[in-house]
Amino acid sequence: MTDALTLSQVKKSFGPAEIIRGVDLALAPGERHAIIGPNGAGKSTLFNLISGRFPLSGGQVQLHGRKISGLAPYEINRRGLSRSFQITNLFQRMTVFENLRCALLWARGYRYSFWHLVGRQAALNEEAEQQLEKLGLQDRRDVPASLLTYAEQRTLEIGTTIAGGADVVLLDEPTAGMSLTERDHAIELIRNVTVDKTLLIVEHDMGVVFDLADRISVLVYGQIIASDEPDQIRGNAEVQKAYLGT
Ligand SMILES: Nc1ncnc2c1ncn2[C@@H]1O[C@H](COP(=O)(O)OP(=O)(O)OP(=O)(O)O)[C@@H](O)[C@H]1O
Repeated sequence: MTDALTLSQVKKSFGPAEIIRGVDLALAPGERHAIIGPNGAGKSTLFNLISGRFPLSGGQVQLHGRKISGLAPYEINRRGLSRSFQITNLFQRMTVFENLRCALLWARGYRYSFWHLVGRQAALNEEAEQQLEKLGLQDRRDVPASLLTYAEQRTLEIGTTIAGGADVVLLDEPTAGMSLTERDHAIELIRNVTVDKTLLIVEHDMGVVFDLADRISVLVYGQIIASDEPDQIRGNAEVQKAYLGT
């Protein structure tokens, strides 16, 4: 079976500093994969390379066996890869419903096609309502994003990331700053909304990582030092030395 996402010898330098130093990674369709590693290891940079935000200095990224490195972020998005950001990336003055609708519009590529859009209004609204329900934010439907609690904002952020129907989803620290209860709720939500999708997640919270991931890769100084199932990672001496023990 073709991998959903394949990184082959991916490299990135900023000036003389080599930040990502030859990363190989393959995610099977439906896999939930977490990347962990100390601060500054290059996790966010890796996400920026996969999603097309930064050009690669070397290597290649493939989505379902087709090369995506070199494409613009929106083109990669249209091919079915969507990412969230560490900081919330919502339209603060728009309501929850409008934010979801906007994410759907963007993903469908209707943004410049007004007449096309008019014909699709009903379907679009229906889809946004469904997303709203999936996220459990029905009660907050008409509330501007700026007035949501922090955890609700992060939930909506996950919603706008998956709304377009991307089948490969990258989440960057989705539970950062949440309380324990909010975090447990977020894990459950992520599990539910990524059924049948391939998930790559960067997360500092080991509880989330070990709870959610089928496989874990450990990134240290721009290199993956181990990639395995959670129990294997937990027992890996090199990983403990480099990261978990600290
Ligand atoms: N645009 C840039 N220009 C120069 N250096 C950068 C740039 N972006 C990131 N870096 C450097 O690359 C290294 C890796 O940063 P990155 O943010 O990817 O790490 P990270 O693993 O996501 O860290 P954290 O866990 O703290 O979020 C850091 O040393 C950072 O200073």
